[in-house]
Amino acid sequence: MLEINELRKRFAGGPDAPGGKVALDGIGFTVRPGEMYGFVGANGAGKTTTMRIVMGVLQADSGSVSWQGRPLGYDDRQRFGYMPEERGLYQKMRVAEQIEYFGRLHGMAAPVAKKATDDLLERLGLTERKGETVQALSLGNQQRVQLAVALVHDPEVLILDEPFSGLDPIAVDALATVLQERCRGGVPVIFSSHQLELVERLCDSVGIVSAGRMVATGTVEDLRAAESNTLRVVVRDPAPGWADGLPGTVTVHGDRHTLRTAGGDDQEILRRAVKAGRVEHFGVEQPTLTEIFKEAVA
Ligand SMILES: Nc1ncnc2c1ncn2[C@@H]1O[C@H](COP(=O)(O)OP(=O)(O)OP(=O)(O)O)[C@@H](O)[C@H]1O
Repeated sequence: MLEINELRKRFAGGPDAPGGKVALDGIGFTVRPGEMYGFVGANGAGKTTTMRIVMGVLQADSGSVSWQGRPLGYDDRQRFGYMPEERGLYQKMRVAEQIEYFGRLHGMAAPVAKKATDDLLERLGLTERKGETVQALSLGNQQRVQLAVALVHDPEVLILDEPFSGLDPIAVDALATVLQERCRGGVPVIFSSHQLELVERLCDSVGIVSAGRMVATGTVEDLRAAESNTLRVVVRDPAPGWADGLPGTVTVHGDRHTLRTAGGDDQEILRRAVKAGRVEHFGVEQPTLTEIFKEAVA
């Protein structure tokens, strides 16, 4: 289990923040083997700083990170896979050569690194680009190479800073499948993302960070259970003023009126809707991760 406990970090301030900038103010969460953990938060919330501390790129002012019950050390980190926010590839090196090279740096024997590289090239749709230099690739393909570099040595833990940003939908699916496989093999995976539908679809657990603090963490189901469900009613071409006095808000697209409400008498709302026009939809919906996120960081 990867345990992140009460991390605090203040950066030295500039002229506009002479007292320094508090980036992390007690961040903590745990990720179990085989768990996919989505780390979400607004720009500047502290996700990258947290991941950098986990990977030893930055030092926390206080707090700790442990892996399998022991403080995380250099040797452990060598067995982690990390995709940093600042992408770090050798621009003039060829794609396959580069991935193999990183595998070798992690101690893989040459034939093993080559096999793992070929496999990842195939999985991430890069086989046809294997002989090209990184600088000749589009940004999305460079991103795929960066991911292959993080995955090549069969890491024990994966820490990925916005791995899906800039990928086309085919590459998103390919990466999601690779990550799910690694997860099923017992690897804890943490990734940050602003693509909340993707996080909702892929992750077992989610941590929402705001201004350096965890404002929510748990399974998507737990986070949903803490929020109220919404009744959504869609009425086609209703009589004017049909929803006057009903709780909630009405949005209108063409002749389609949608009422959303978290309260009120559902049977009364249904009666009013049926009387007003043709009811196309009447149902209770759970909040999406985007709604949970907005509520948590408000
Ligand atoms: N080296 C640094 N020096 C000073 N301040 C920093 C430094 N690195 C980060 N910060 C500040 O720490 C806070 C957290 O930044 P961080 O990059 O961790 O956020 P983030 O959640 O990853 O954001 P984003 O979604 O935009 O990538 C921000 O206010 C940022 O400006």
